[in-house]
Amino acid sequence: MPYKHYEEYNLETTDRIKTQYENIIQDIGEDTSREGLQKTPERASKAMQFLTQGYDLDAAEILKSAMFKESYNEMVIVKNIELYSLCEHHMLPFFGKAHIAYIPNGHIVGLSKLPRIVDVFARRLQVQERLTKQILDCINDTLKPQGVAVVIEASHMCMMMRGVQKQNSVTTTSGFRGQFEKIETRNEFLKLISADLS
Ligand SMILES: Nc1nc2c(ncn2[C@@H]2O[C@H](COP(=O)(O)OP(=O)(O)OP(=O)(O)O)[C@@H](O)[C@H]2O)c(=O)[nH]1
Ligand SMILES: [Zn+2]
Repeated sequence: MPYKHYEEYNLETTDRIKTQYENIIQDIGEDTSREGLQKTPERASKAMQFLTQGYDLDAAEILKSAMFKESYNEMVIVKNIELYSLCEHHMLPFFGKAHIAYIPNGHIVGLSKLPRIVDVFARRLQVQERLTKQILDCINDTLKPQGVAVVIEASHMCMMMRGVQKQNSVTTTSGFRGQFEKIETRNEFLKLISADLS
């Protein structure tokens, strides 16, 4: 089973990260012995491991585990897949939606596997551009469809809570392979998801 459960964290790693969070909390001027913070280093350690569990998961294996022979040759779209990731520059969250489409080439994939691979790549230190490309390449190389398209729109906390402090900017990234490199196919996909693009 490729998914890690919350209880399965390696004790040594959890303990090491916990000690490091204790130091961080002290260095920002807090008191780690006060009641509300006593368990915080351990919680933060587990939360960080949860948010970066994608390193331990194999997205191609997840797709391969549910590929079915089928002669459907039309576009399949799963849109509005919510995602939460961490920007690799500040380790602050960025979050939003992914829209994925593919045109089968003899095989379809279990629908839930598309959101699952979004999570595999999102739960790492990322930039939105690489996240988009990794999802695209994984589907393209594993399922070998006639075409695949990925659009991600996301808000970056590092641009909202700090830095430039812009609350409403949304970043859109996209990637297209195969049939989606043709303008008509790409436009059909963009039209079908456009109700969700702001
Ligand atoms: N291209 C890209 N940039 C990102 C992403 N997430 C965060 N960034 C940017 O990474 C950049 C890092 O720039 P630096 O100048 O090294 O960092 P900084 O001094 O904290 O920059 P400011 O955020 O402008 O205060 C910033 O412009 C962030 O907005 C992402 O997913 N993709
Ligand atoms: Zn950032």
